[in-house]
Amino acid sequence: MRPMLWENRRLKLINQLLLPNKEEWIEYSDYEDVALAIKNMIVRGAPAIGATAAFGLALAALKYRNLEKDEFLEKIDNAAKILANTRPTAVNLFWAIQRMRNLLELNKDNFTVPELVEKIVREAETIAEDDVQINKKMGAYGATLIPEGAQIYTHCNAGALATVDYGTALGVIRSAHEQNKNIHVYAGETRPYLQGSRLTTFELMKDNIPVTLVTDNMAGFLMKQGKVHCVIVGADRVAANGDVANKIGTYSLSVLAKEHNIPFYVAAPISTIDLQIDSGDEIEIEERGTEEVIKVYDTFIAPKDAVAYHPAFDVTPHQNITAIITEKGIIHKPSKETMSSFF
Ligand SMILES: CSC[C@H]1O[C@H](OP(=O)(O)O)[C@H](O)[C@@H]1O
Repeated sequence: MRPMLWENRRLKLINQLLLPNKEEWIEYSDYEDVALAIKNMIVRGAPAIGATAAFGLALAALKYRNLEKDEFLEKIDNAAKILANTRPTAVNLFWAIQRMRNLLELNKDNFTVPELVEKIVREAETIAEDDVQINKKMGAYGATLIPEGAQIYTHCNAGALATVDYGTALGVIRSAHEQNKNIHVYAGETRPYLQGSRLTTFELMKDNIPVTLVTDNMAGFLMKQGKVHCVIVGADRVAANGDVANKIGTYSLSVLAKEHNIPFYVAAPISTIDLQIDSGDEIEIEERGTEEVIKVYDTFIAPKDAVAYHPAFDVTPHQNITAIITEKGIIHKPSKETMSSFF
């Protein structure tokens, strides 16, 4: 299930806050509304918010297409800043915005505003189209690591709903399933946003991939019982030494996997790798509202005035990661050395 559609130069997003109970599409014609959709997690997932921001800039270009060039460029720059200010951790957001900025910088002196608009729209479409092919290549590489009959544990949602289609970690799972490897997935519910129970379980059931939903606190006991052969997760930002920022709870899973000698894989497109930062210590961890912890949908599950903590991500040290799967190949035992020799 794709999270977004670009039709008639309008962006449609499925409201992931309502899944799996309701499949509601929202149409966007204004970049400021797109920014709110990213901030409020109507759309989420590193590659998905990158592509969404790119389409947001395409909508801005279409909105300002009748302006003089200087004013047009100023408006697009402002739109880029608003979109960049939505969520801080997933580097794909900034990668996509910078790619659009670079396109403008390269062409602004040699083309008219209408021509620049067409280039911006096409670039956004290309980012989206490329993402699907990237995920399928990553899936194929990752499937080489998945043994016949594997019991795979995954966390959060790194599926089609977190990308333009097919998914990163779930892309590996889809590829292994398509190769008839007879796999089964344990999906961790992933409190507090519940991407695992609401989105991953939903996606895998739609694709008839065997999946069992578990609560996050069951992971260790599953591993102790020998019921998990490998763990595979997505990523929001990978540092130059292979440290990985991903959904809160990923770090704990990596420690459990290490304790039980279970391979821990990260599926991440090159656009998620941030070589500008040396280690995960430099990654900004988004903190979200505490209401997302003390409520599920509209139901309080704690006292209304309870104090809560809500880091939306954590950082897994590269020492806990068996391999990082990309669309250009697999980085085994990620470290500063293996990462730099890969690029
Ligand atoms: C394909 S990577 C998706 C990545 O994004 C998720 O975070 P969020 O749902 O808050 O956007 C989670 O970290 C996933 O691994």
